[in-house]
Amino acid sequence: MNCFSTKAVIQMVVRQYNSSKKNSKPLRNYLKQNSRFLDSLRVHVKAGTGGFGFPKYGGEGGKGGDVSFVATDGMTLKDFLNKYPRKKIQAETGGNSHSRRILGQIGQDKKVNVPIGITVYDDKNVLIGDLNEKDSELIVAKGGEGGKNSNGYCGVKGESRSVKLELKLIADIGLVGFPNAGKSTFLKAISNAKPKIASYPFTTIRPNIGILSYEDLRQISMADLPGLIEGAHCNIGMGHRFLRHVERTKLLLLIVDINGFQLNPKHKFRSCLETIILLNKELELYKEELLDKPAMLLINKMDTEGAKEKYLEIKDQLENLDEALLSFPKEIRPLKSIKFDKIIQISAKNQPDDIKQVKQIVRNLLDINEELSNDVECHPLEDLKEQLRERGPVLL
Ligand SMILES: Nc1nc2c(ncn2[C@@H]2O[C@H](COP(=O)(O)OP(=O)(O)OP(=O)(O)O)[C@@H](O)[C@H]2O)c(=O)[nH]1
Repeated sequence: MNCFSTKAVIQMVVRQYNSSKKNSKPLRNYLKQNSRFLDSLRVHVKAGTGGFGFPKYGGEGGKGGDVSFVATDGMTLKDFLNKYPRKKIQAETGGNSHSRRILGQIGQDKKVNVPIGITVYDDKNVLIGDLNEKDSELIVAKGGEGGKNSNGYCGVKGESRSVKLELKLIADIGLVGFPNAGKSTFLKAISNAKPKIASYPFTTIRPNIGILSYEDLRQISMADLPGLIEGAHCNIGMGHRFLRHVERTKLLLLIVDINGFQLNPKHKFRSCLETIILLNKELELYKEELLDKPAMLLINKMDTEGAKEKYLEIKDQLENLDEALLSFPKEIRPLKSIKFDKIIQISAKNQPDDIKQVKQIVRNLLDINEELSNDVECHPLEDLKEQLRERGPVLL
């Protein structure tokens, strides 16, 4: 029986991994740019060890610092990763007791900002706790007791473990559009939701959630996120109050009226293309990262008179939104254009076949993006090294 060196085994497994990747179906490139949204992350947390006691004077070492997560408004998992790229968080060790300081200094706690809506699990997927309220705090690794008589004056080790942060999603899909675009009508047609529908803006004043059910029992949730209007970033209308929900969805579904939109006679009329650009800008002004999310565009009310002609007029610009943006005035132009994985024309009110098609496409998009984000999070060599460490040397 041969015993291979660890290096040789790693090389062999990496070769197998690479060749299995070669045989798998190549992923569509145009989607890659949108696969950067993070909704779960594993990190290592290590609390501080307690300081040594001082037996001669019965002195006690300081307690080690705790590691805790604090739910923070406006924080994303990507911000978290930028701050802790090595995914390792450590609190301070407690100070030792000595002749000039009988009670050792307490180790400083490490408080780490995380997004609101995070659930934390340990390495066996057991729930540690939820952080749903702003400023709520959860200790994820407890600092060790300082050394004293009862523990032989040796500081106790701080907890050290791997934890998983999972961003709780309000829904898989977030439906975003200006008032009257047909969000409620669309949600009602595609899901089991029963939202109010009216031909005046702001029928929806809180998110409605519908469930899309498929024949194979798969279920996908969709939230109608209401009340976004031009100037929301200046707190006009309901401002950005509802956009925070968008952060907690996997796929953005923008919906616009092919005939454009005018909030009231005091506001400017905006064409369909302008509403798309304005939605893009409002999302960007709220949080640029939202533009990295997978997104799809629905051009609604295609059953209305002159809709086909209006669509043909803007088709090319829609397909090259980056360039099209340049011809719009600065005040409505976003810095970066949203990349749509799909643009579909529908009639939410009158065309059940359109709805069926969208239902299938959103499912496919969610699946493809899930596959891509698994790819992005995967560090093959590191993972394989870790697996080898766990299994020990392989005997062949
Ligand atoms: N012709 C036509 N009318 C539609 C279509 N979809 C929606 N409508 C109408 O447009 C109006 C607004 O629809 P809603 O579904 O309430 O729009 P909304 O985007 O939910 O509006 P808010 O609740 O204000 O955000 C209603 O009168 C709908 O009947 C469509 O595909 N074709």
